[in-house]
Amino acid sequence: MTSDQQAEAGTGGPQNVLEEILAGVREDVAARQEKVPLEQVRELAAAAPPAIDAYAALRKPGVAVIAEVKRSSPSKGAIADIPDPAELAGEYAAGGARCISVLTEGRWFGGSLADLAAVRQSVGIPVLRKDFVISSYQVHEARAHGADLVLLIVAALEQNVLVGLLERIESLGMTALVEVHNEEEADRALEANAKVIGVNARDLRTLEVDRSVFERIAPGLPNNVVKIAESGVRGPHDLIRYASAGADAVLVGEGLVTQKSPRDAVAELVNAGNHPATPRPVR
Ligand SMILES: O=P(O)(O)OC[C@@H](O)[C@@H](O)c1c[nH]c2ccccc12
Repeated sequence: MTSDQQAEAGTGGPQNVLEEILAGVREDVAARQEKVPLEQVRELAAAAPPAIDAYAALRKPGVAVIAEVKRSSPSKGAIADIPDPAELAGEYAAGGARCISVLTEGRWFGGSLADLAAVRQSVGIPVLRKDFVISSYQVHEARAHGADLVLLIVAALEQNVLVGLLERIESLGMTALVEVHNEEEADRALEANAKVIGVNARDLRTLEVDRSVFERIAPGLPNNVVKIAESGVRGPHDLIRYASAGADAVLVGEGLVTQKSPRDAVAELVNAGNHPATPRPVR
């Protein structure tokens, strides 16, 4: 925590990075809803081509690579320019990515819904809306812009809200990727009936990365749950380490956007994930 954040903590302001991000997201959602009312976003979502089955895609053999379009982050600041997210996504898909993750949060990650829509137009594989989803308005927005998967962060949501949003995502034919960072959150994800669980190595409150969190949590998840290791994948050795702990998929941002050839970087990970010596998840 910075001294500013500590000072704020005593005055009822944001207590940590996640809280600070969420405060901005609430403002941004309210502003968008002011312009485009819920009823209209619902109609756009209903008119969108149907969602692709991401759960089925992620259950296919080999460790899946979910490649992320990520310009900046609270921990690193600017990471990559990415003038053309659709082109980057095309490169990821050509390299063998199973899904594309698109950050749509603007203030900290430099993303937008326009990025999501552009990526949707350029690839035929499932696309994840990666954002801080706190209201059903954002779920309809995700569908309207072509998302197949929507991230839900357990640490950001009360249990009843988590359950409601997950049901809303599924009712629109999409898949929820439910993100956890500790055992208690994993229990809440299972309680909410999550079928796809992401274990984030990064603690969104402190921004610290601990790759062993996946190894602690994954063995306790049932076999029918798709297990995704998120954050901190620098190359094939990290993928293999996560696969040994039972990962069905890895979600990679910085380790790809900073490469000269994101397509080759994805292909290298995909090859490692398909290698006969790489452990297979038990099902
Ligand atoms: O750039 P990395 O370390 O490969 O991480 C990607 C992804 O896991 C990370 O962007 C992420 C995981 N969960 C999030 C929630 C919100 C925003 C971002 C994230």
